[in-house]
Amino acid sequence: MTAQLIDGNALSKQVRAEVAHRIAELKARGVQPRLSIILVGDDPASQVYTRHKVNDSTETGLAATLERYPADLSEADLLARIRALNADDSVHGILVQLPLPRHMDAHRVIETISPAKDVDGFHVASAGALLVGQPGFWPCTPYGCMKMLESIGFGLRGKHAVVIGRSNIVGKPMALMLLQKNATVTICHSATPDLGAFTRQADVIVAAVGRRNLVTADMVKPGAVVIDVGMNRDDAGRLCGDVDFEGVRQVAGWITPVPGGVGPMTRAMLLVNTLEAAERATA
Ligand SMILES: Nc1nc(=O)c2c([nH]1)NC[C@@H]1CN(c3ccc(C(=O)N[C@@H](CCC(=O)O)C(=O)O)cc3)C=[N+]21
Repeated sequence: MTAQLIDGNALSKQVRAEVAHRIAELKARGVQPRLSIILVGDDPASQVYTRHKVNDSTETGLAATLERYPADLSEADLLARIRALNADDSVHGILVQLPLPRHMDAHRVIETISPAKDVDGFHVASAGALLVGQPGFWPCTPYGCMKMLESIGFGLRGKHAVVIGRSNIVGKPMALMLLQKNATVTICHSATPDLGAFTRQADVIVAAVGRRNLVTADMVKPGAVVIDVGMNRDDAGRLCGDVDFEGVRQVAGWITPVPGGVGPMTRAMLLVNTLEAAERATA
C-alpha cells in the first residue's frame, strides 16, 4: 500500500474557482478587488514568484499591480509608498515580496502595512489575531496546509500533530491553526533531540525546515498524513521538499508532493485572503 497523494495543483484549482466565483459577485456590486505587490531589487526568484502572483490574480478576476523598485530604494521611501497604499481605498491587499534588501528592516516594513490589508498575514496584529482566535489574515502557507487536511476529510480533534520548524511564517502559525482544530500539537526544531521519537507518534507531520530528506520512512507511523512544506534542490537541481518522498510514501497514508503540493496552495490562499480583504472592506 502506498500513500494517497494530496494534489496541490488540483486542490488549488478548486480554490481558485471558488475565489473567481466570489470575485464575480463582488464585481456585480461594483467592487473591483485589488492587490498591490511591491518588489524591491532584482532577485531572480522573487521576479518569478511575483509574476506568478500577478498571473494568478488576473486569472481569477483580481486586479493586481506589480510595483518594482531598485535595490537601493530607501526604507523611508518604501514606507511612504506603503502608507499611500494603506490610504488608497481602491487597494484591498498589499504584499511586499520578501526577502528585502539588507539595508531595510523587514519587520518595520511589514508593521507599516495596514493589518486590514495584510494579505500575507505577516503583521504582528495578524499573528496576534491568530493566537487569540480573532478574525484576521492567516499566513498563506500554513492556511493552505489546513485546506489540504480539510480536503481529505481528516478530523484533527484529538490527533497528534507534529510540526517540524518554528518560523514565524510557517511553523508557529501552523501549530496554532492545528491547535485551534483541537489537535495535540508538538513543535520540533533544530534543538530537538531524536526527532524521530516525536514524529513516530504523529498522526500528522508537517515538515517546514528547508532540509532535504529530513523526514525518512523510519520516522513515520504507518498511515500518517505527511505534509511537506520544504523547498530545496536535489543534486540534479530539481525542486524537492524536506521529505524523502519515495521512501515515506511506502509508509504514510497521505502525502503531499513537491512540487505540486503546498506551493500552489500558498498561492491560492493569497487570492483567498485578498478576496476576504475586499469583502471585509466593502461589507
Ligand atoms: N511577501 C512574501 N509572501 C510570500 O508568500 C513569499 C515571499 N514573500 N517570498 C518568497 C516565498 C516563496 N513563496 C512561494 C510560493 C509558492 C511557490 C510555488 O508555487 N511553488 C511550486 C513550484 C514552483 C517552481 O517550480 O519553482 C510548487 O511547489 O509546486 C513557491 C514559493 C512565497 N513566498
